[in-house]
Amino acid sequence: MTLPADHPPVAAPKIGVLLVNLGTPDAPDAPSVRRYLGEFLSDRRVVEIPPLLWQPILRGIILRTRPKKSAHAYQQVWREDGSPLAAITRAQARALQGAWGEQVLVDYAMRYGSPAIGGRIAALKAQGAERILLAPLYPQYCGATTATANDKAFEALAAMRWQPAIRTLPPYHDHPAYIAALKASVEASLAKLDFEPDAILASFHGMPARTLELGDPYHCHCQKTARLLSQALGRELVITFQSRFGRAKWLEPATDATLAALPGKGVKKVAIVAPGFSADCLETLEELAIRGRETFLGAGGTRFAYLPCLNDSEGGMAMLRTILSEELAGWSQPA
Ligand SMILES: C=CC1=C(C)c2cc3[nH]c(cc4nc(cc5[nH]c(cc1n2)c(C)c5CCC(=O)O)C(CCC(=O)O)=C4C)c(C)c3C=C
Ligand SMILES: [Fe+2]
Ligand SMILES: [Fe+2]
Repeated sequence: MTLPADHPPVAAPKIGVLLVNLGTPDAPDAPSVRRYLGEFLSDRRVVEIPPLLWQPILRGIILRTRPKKSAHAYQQVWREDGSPLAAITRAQARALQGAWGEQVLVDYAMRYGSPAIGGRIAALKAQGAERILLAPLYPQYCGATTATANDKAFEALAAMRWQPAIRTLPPYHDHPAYIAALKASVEASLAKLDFEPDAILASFHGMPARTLELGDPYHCHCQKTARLLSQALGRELVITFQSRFGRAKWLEPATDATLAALPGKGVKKVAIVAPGFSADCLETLEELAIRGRETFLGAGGTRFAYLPCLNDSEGGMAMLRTILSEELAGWSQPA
């Protein structure tokens, strides 16, 4: 008898760890950005407007105007090895490979664009992974990020006769290892500055304010991360929300408006950190480090520093090993 095509190889069962991040265009040009935004902004977890109303706006206006502008922004942060988000996520997966021995395979995927989640789950399965830990790398849970990454994985599983067993990484916004890694990273970055900031901003990606009323825990998770980090650092943090999109009311205070207002209140030197991003990306490197700086200095600020994300730093990777190990411990290691 021959085995069906999707039958896993008959060998020692393995465990897969699949890191998942948002996704990014394949190239910093308008057609690539249009493809990426078309998929991203058609996700009903991201834009919660009925498709009959939203799709004509998306196709007729947004995808005709935004890609050119966004491509220009991507060009300013693009690296030799590609988009920062993709390059850093790849480096994180590489750094974790072998962390739990040969029986645990580590891979990465993107919710939008490539490498696609379904393809990487299939690849892990083909290598013998009978159990997969899905790890959306968002410390703060949000329907628009964590849930949609998990949805996409389950969509792929829905087409499989023989599914691997699945666990999903819970939000880690208040995990002691995450807070400790942020504290160490912020302190190390501050120590390199040649000025003492009057204020430190903790900027999180924004969301429509309505999602808070609808019960999304994202806002509360951001507040808790900021409170715990502030306590760990022993100094105040100004919490703000960035990257507003569209005309609806978003979570406030807005990062750009705050940066524009602070110099007028006597805050002339700032440092800004983005604890919700597990990897530096367009939203941190262009929106904060480039445009945020221009906004702040243009409003009369004198010194500005952007403090990098945890990325694939030693401390960031040690933190990921800790939180992922806790989930893997629920699965006894196969013999
Ligand atoms: C309705 C629109 C958007 C929602 C809701 C949203 C939520 C959200 N996004 C992130 C993380 C990232 N977003 C990134 C880029 C990005 N985000 C939006 C819109 C919404 N995000 C757009 C249109 C873009 C693309 C860039 C642009 O045209 O401005 C990125 C960076 C991707 C990269 O390639 O570097 C990240 C990361 C979170 C965490 C979140 C909700 C909590
Ligand atoms: Fe976003
Ligand atoms: Fe942005």
